[in-house]
Amino acid sequence: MAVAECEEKDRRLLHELVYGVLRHFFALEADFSRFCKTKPDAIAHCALLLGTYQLRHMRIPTHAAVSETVAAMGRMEPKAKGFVNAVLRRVTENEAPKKLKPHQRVELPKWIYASWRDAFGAEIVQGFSEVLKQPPALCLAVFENRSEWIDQVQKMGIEAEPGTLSPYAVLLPSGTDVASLPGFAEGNFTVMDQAAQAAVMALNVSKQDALIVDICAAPGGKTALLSKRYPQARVIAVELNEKRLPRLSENLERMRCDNVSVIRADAGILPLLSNRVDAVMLDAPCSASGILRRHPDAKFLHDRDEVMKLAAIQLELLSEAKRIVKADAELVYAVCSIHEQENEDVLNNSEVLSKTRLFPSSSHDGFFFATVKADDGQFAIEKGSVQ
Ligand SMILES: C[S@@+](CC[C@H](N)C(=O)[O-])C[C@H]1O[C@@H](n2cnc3c(N)ncnc32)[C@H](O)[C@@H]1O
Repeated sequence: MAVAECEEKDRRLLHELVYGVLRHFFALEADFSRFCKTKPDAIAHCALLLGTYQLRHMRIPTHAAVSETVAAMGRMEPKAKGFVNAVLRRVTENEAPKKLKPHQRVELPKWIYASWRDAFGAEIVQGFSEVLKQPPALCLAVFENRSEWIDQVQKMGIEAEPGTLSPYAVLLPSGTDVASLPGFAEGNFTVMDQAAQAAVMALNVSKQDALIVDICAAPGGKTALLSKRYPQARVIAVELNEKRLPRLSENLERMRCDNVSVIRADAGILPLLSNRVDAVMLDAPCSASGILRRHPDAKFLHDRDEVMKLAAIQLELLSEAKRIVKADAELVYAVCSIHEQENEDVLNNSEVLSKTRLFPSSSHDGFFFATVKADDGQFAIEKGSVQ
């Protein structure tokens, strides 16, 4: 059955199972592996993760967790039914292992743990790893009258509090139905973590009628915040991926961002003249290692080499961004990753005015952003056409 055809309660269960397994993957694997005499194949491995997750973290009765998992196994791979059944029974008879390896304790692949431990220290990684195991609060950017909006929501019986990293940020309980909140239809807010909002706040534009370019814009959260923060400015949102363009335009229309024009372009060769733009926001594509609270699968999607490849792309986009910005203007380089390779290392050949790395916490994602000076003009080469 396709996920889209599931009933709402089944969809919620599926969501909890998938996200729960990803968040607790290494501890679950260490748990059931104690009872496996042979290495499970891929399907049995998934079944054991799902079964062990239900047994250790959900209020599903033991017999139901085991029998449902085994029954599902019977439909997919009948020959491994007995094996999965036997291993899950051993899990039910034993407590979860007390001793885990350091990378298992923090629920990170070995290479990420080693790299972060060396860069930030084991204590810091241990500290923020706990929040990676929990579903995050919902965070919005509310464009106008934040405190009145919070009062209104609290009167509806929903807990709401202002975020501390941005004057627009509001935190709400995880799972809050966004469509039921005041101002949704009118586009008065957007879902955006406050660490991402802080990156936008780092861009200071003093000129009223500035030309701002938001590079790598879809789905448009940062573009919308720029548009609302600088309503007199002209904002150009640049996005390469054709499939992401309709959603970007729809979002900007819903939020009534009338001062924004969207262009499809490769940020590696922008169709803009050198040294003409008053401010640039570059939210580069990255490994998403800072947003594991929301996307726990991201830790499995990139290895060290792929992170280096992303860093090379980030460097290319940054150099193009520096080309278009005016000499005395501001440029913010931002990524939702906290790998040094995608953070400081990308800035090695740039004049950095300020930089901030936020580690994930219970109230925000991990994020890195830096304000960077433009090229001084002598290296600027006209790459694109006149805008
Ligand atoms: C981190 S997401 C941007 C999130 C967005 N700034 C926001 O706040 O909603 C990165 C975006 O960059 C786009 N992208 C990747 N490579 C690009 C390129 N060479 N030129 C322009 N956009 C690119 C991706 O398609 C993706 O939409």
